[in-house]
Amino acid sequence: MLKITHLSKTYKGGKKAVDDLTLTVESGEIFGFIGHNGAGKTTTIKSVVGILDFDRGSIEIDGHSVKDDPMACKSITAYIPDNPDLYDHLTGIQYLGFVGDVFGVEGQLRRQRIAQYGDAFELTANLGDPVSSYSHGMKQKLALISALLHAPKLLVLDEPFVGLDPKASHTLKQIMAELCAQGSAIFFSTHVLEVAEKLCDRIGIIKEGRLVVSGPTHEVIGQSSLEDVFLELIDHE
Ligand SMILES: Nc1ncnc2c1ncn2[C@@H]1O[C@H](COP(=O)(O)OP(=O)(O)OP(=O)(O)O)[C@@H](O)[C@H]1O
Repeated sequence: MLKITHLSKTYKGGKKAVDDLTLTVESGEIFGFIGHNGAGKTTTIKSVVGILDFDRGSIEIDGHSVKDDPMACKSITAYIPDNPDLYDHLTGIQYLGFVGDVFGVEGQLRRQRIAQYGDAFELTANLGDPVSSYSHGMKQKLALISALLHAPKLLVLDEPFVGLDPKASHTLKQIMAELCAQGSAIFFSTHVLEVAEKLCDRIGIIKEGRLVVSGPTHEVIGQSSLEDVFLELIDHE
């Protein structure tokens, strides 16, 4: 579903943020992308979702090139940044209506999904309120509901668990598993290694722009824990 091949990105000023990175995420898989601050996770994610141009390599989503066929990629992808910027002047339901229109989600299905995910994230009662009145966590929940509205084939999340309360985190984990069981793929970054260890089918560890480890979670961890593997790699490699 997601194929990143030899991706490299150098920012103006000369910082090489991603260096020859290759990875794939298959349908039905949850891929956890781990790395210390400044390792290159967000740069990779922004390249995948088409909001950051890259210098070398290729990215394909469901066989479509992100550079050559961006609309085909975007129509089947949902992306939530680490700090979602929503339209404050809209109400929650107006925002979801707007996103539903952009992705062409028809009325009945739209209502059903808004009810399903609104209830799951306990936001239904607040959907009539302006987004400007939402707390940080409520905005995150609204962003998540909007991302799920068109049942994306690829869900890309940057630090999705930061700011969510324990119940919402649990709900999100359940929904991620359900989405994958239905054949979608999920690519997400996190610093919460316990979550990654339990939730992910595959793990990739990025250090200074290079993917230093990638594979099935049980192979990456072995007899150890993800925290031990991560600290070992970050300190010694
Ligand atoms: N717009 C930019 N211009 C110049 N350098 C940048 C820019 N954005 C990021 N960088 C640099 O690129 C490197 C990778 O940054 P990136 O945001 O991808 O890291 P990250 O792994 O997502 O970090 P974090 O966990 O802190 O969010 C860092 O050294 C950062 O300073």
